[in-house]
Amino acid sequence: MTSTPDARAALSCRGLHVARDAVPVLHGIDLAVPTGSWISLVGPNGSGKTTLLYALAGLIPSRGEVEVMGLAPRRAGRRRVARMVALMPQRPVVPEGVSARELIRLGRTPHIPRFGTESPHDHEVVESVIDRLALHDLAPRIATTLSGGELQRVVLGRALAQEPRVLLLDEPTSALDIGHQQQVLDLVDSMRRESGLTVVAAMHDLTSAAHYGERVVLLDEGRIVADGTGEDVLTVERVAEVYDARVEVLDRPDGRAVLPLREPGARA
Ligand SMILES: Nc1ncnc2c1ncn2[C@@H]1O[C@H](COP(=O)(O)OP(=O)(O)OP(=O)(O)O)[C@@H](O)[C@H]1O
Repeated sequence: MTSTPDARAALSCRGLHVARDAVPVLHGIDLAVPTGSWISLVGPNGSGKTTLLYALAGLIPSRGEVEVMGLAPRRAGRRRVARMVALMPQRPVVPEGVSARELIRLGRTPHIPRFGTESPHDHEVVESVIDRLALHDLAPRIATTLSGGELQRVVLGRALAQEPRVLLLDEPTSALDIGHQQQVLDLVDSMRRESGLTVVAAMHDLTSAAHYGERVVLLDEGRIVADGTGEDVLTVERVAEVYDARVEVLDRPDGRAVLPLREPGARA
């Protein structure tokens, strides 16, 4: 037996168990994410999506095997892992008095030598992220004064400035209007296609999850209950069973769309 859960994968875990406050939350997750692919992680509130992303990044204790770009994140050292893996949190902690540009610049920290200073390349990366996310107007603003959606785009900018090989996104568009949702998801997808970035994104919007994810992985109560294309995973019956929701599905050129339905007779 080798120590590699899956040699072809950018990211993989096998038999991953996580407990929070001594309560088991993830119960033996097996997942292999091929390099350059996008996996959408879906599931009801509390099903374990955030916990899985944090365990994959090595940011919380776990039991089982995890490997990211050939590293075991819990053992490899924070800076080394952070040069490979960026996690965009759902609820970012923003230091007081820091501008949006400075927050994005923090993404370069793992690349700057200890006691060193920013190189011209670090500066270029930060400005290119500001450019690609159209953050010029927000860059000089104090980050704590930004709206929820503005801050979400800046926090994605910090993750992209890290120039990771693997990007873990925790509900990256939950605070964004429909136009900014498209801008952000299309940008991440174009970076994936251009540079082989591997993406794992926890998403509540099942239609976006199916449109952007080559695979949709459905978690329920800390277990993977379905893993496949949007069409395979997001059926009317399964969404009813796992989410207790009424939906209709439509198959569009971009993939499956999942539309919520009102209670029958509610309009009468
Ligand atoms: N630090 C913690 N201490 C105690 N319990 C926790 C902690 N973090 C998460 N949990 C619990 O673990 C379970 C999984 O939480 P997690 O945040 O991973 O779910 P999620 O699928 O991301 O949910 P959501 O869709 O609501 O963001 C939940 O029951 C949650 O209450």
